[in-house]
Amino acid sequence: MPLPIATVDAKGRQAHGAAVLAIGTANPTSCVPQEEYADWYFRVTKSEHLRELKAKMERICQKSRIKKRYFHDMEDTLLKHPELVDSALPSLDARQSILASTMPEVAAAAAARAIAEWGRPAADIIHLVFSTSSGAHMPGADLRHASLLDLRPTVQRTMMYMNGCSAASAALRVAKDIAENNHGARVLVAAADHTLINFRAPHEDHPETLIMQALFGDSAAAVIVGSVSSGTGGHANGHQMSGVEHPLFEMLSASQTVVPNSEDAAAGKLTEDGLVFCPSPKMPALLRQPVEQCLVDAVIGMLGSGGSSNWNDLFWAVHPGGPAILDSVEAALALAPGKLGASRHVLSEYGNLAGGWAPAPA
Ligand SMILES: CC(C)(COP(=O)(O)OP(=O)(O)OC[C@H]1O[C@@H](n2cnc3c(N)ncnc32)[C@H](O)[C@@H]1OP(=O)(O)O)[C@@H](O)C(=O)NCCC(=O)NCCSC(=O)CC(=O)O
Repeated sequence: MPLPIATVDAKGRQAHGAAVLAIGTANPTSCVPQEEYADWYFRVTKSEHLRELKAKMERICQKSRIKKRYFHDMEDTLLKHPELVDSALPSLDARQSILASTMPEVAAAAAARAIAEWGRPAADIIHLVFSTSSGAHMPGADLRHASLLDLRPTVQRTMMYMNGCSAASAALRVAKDIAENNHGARVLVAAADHTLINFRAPHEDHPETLIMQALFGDSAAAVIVGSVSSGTGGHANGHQMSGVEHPLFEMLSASQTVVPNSEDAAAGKLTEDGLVFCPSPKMPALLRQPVEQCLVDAVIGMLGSGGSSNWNDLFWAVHPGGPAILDSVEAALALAPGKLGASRHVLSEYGNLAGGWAPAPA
């Protein structure tokens, strides 16, 4: 793939493309095997009398192609906060106050791993981009995160809320712009989501609740982004990169598009009962037809019209929204078996991590 061409910024300095310099991930320690999830979920929500719904939950879990997921310690939390499973009681305050501490802690654990891999001190981070759909505060999870990591008080914080499963991609897009337009900047990107924001008991009138509880898990991912000069892998904005820094992935281009008539397909509402999210059953089919044209447009924006036309030439990290989503992308692009290996591995080992995921080696 061609490398980006260096340009000159307003001050006459060489401006260069951004790169990912390190990646870290973290999960809470409580792990539930997927084959035990239906039993666990109907027991802790005191819903074992809903036999048909439980059987449906077992079918969804079996078809999820997930082996296990990690969660904040829910049993203890549910004992202290029965309002989390009783939809007659408002529960947003409880969800918010628990997430205010637990979610930034997992994000900080992911970031500490990224910083260790990066090799430079946390104080060298100039910008922080934090993204989540799990709670909203002022000041937000970004400030708690900065404090846990001992970032400099002048760290430039950008907080992004409610971007759903595109949260990590959106945060990387913002980080790329920051790194390419701020001389020598090093940007810490952190994205985290916890299912506590939408955990609730099953209900006959809300089948989407079963999908949410069966697929999603808790996690955080963090990335360090900085600018490197084209092709050398050894310079940062015209300066020699610190010897410890190693670009892992160049960020050639970042773009976003909306599939026509899909506005209601992945819609969420923040309510007194937490985040109510309804993934449409049509979502896997809805993306199948337009996905290739979306990618053609993105690749032309990146490489010009001479880009590759064989999607199997590329490395893929598709958000593991569910097995039907991955199957749709694979079929639409005629990808060879194994090309979505990183995404299928994350889905199998952790579940759908909403905004807080990073690809892991297959
Ligand atoms: C849920 C699945 C694992 C089920 O597997 P299969 O499709 O093989 O099996 P299936 O069709 O028999 O479905 C099993 C049961 O689940 C029900 N079912 C399936 N999808 C549903 C949905 N979206 N809402 C409510 N019910 C649903 C079916 O009717 C069926 O019920 P019955 O057995 O009674 O007939 C899969 O369909 C899948 O991966 N779906 C995509 C999930 C998704 O939308 N993920 C994206 C989340 S949003 C996201 O990631 C982005 C974001 O947040 O921004």
